[in-house]
Amino acid sequence: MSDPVKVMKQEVGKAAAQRVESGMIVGLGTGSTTAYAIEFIGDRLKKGEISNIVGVPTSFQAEVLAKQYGIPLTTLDAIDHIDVAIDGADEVDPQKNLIKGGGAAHTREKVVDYLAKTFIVVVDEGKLVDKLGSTFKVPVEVIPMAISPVMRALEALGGQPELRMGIKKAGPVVTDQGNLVVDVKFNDIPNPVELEQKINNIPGVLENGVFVNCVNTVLVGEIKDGQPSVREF
Ligand SMILES: O=C(CO)[C@H](O)[C@H](O)COP(=O)(O)O
Repeated sequence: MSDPVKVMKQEVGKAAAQRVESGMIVGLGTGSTTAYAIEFIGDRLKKGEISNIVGVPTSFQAEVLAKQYGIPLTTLDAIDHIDVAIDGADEVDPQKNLIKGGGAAHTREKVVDYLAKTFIVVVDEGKLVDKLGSTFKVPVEVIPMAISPVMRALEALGGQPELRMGIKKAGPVVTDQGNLVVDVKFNDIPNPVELEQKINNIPGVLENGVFVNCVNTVLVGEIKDGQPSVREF
């Protein structure tokens, strides 16, 4: 089998694309797993299996992919609901709480995913954790002029903040909104609901990557006995 993680991502992306029905307004998430879902939604449109769908992108990446795969796009100003959102995650706990923002898109993702009547998360099995924060830092989007006081406030919350730096770009990562991202290591996140609120209460923070009480379905790509499969919870 070629790269097993890639295979799991493809399978779970395909399974999510099957949940899209004709006429739906679809939130299009960000990341390598969702990219497969966008590709398969485009395939289904091309084959005529579904029609009359419109996408709401959560990032520049999602917008580019949707255009590439022929999915018509709209904006939140032109619609009053989203039927289903499909998005990836960096960690998923047993209560379906998430850490997102590995692609620095968590602010727009939270707007779109929380608006959806049904929010489907697509992950490979490596993203499942018993407790949030065990493998991934919490991404926080910060307006640039507030970076120093926000870093201090995040330390006061018990975190170890680190400014996210670009790869193949000198200097920090800049979000689609022109802001900075701070990744915060928390040794323990006993209460994700409380942490999400406390971080967002810091002046200068736009949004953080803790997503709570918003997921309907998690689709998990797995490899069992050498065969890829998709489990749902
Ligand atoms: O939150 C995200 C982007 O901000 C992504 O959904 C998350 O990082 C998962 O990405 P991938 O599917 O590439 O592992």
